[in-house]
Amino acid sequence: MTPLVDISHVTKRYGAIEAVRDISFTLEPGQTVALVGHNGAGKTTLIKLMLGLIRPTEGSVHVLGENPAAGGIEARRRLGYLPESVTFNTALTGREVLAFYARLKSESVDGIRALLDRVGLAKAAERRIGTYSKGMRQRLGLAQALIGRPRLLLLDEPTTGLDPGLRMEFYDIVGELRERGATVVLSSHVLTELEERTERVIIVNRGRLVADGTLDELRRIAELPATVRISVAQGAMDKITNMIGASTSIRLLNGHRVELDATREQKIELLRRAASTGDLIEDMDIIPPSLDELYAHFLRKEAP
Ligand SMILES: Nc1ncnc2c1ncn2[C@@H]1O[C@H](COP(=O)(O)OP(=O)(O)OP(=O)(O)O)[C@@H](O)[C@H]1O
Repeated sequence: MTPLVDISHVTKRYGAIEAVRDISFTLEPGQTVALVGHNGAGKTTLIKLMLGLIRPTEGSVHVLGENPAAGGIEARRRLGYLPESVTFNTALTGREVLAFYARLKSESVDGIRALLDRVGLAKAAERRIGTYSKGMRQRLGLAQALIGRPRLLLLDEPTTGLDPGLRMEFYDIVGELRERGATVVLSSHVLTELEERTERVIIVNRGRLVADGTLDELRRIAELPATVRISVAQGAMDKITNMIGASTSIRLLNGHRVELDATREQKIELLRRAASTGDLIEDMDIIPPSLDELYAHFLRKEAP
């Protein structure tokens, strides 16, 4: 099957600056992908390459089987884009802005009401953008990106300026799109909120791709220890710390809870031993490394 996006050995230079260096990846239909990296890592450049707003200096970009920079209107209609800093003409109303973008995409304006409703702006449809809050503008930006049921949605720092409630609503909409088979690329710095909502993570650093995989794959590659938390029965702390052994340092959280870091082998050995302690262990949580920790790990590996 042809991938939805095929980026092959792409380099993008601006004079002496290499914004993207020899990056390759493909995206499949229905994937939600986090594009993660520090400021200036190359995330926006990659998004602009997929949109066809800029051309690669070297390598090739194909979206829906076509070169997006060749400018076919059909291919563009299938793309939705929410830029990092979204700005609209403040004299227009929300409905007028969406009508404008619908016409640009040669889409009918009939679906605008439903879109405004979906992003919680139905009541503000006839108000001028100048009176909108930052969160409302961001939601209007999302509605604009959703015009025409895009097959590829590129969202650059989409939750900036949204309060926690709106962020959740935003991710609900992203979930619906995925169920419809759309591919969603989210670039963000807020790693904790991406963790549970994306199945694949692409980490870029100084223009290079440094990691690409599911969270589980990245965890396997990184070989970072998991955190194990054990709740110990009254009076059994000594027995349990002896059972854990001296190979890993134990942190006492309070009188009946301990925490330790464990590699995959240590974790399995610990579970085996824990099973034979009867009811001395009341509870046990195994917390895998977070996306934050994985990100820091891959960047450390890259450091000169
Ligand atoms: N039009 C341009 N002219 C010159 N340099 C550029 C241009 N666009 C981007 N760059 C440079 O390319 C590099 C990558 O920029 P890019 O905007 O892709 O990063 P980013 O990961 O999106 O960063 P941020 O998180 O800050 O938005 C940076 O060093 C940036 O200064």
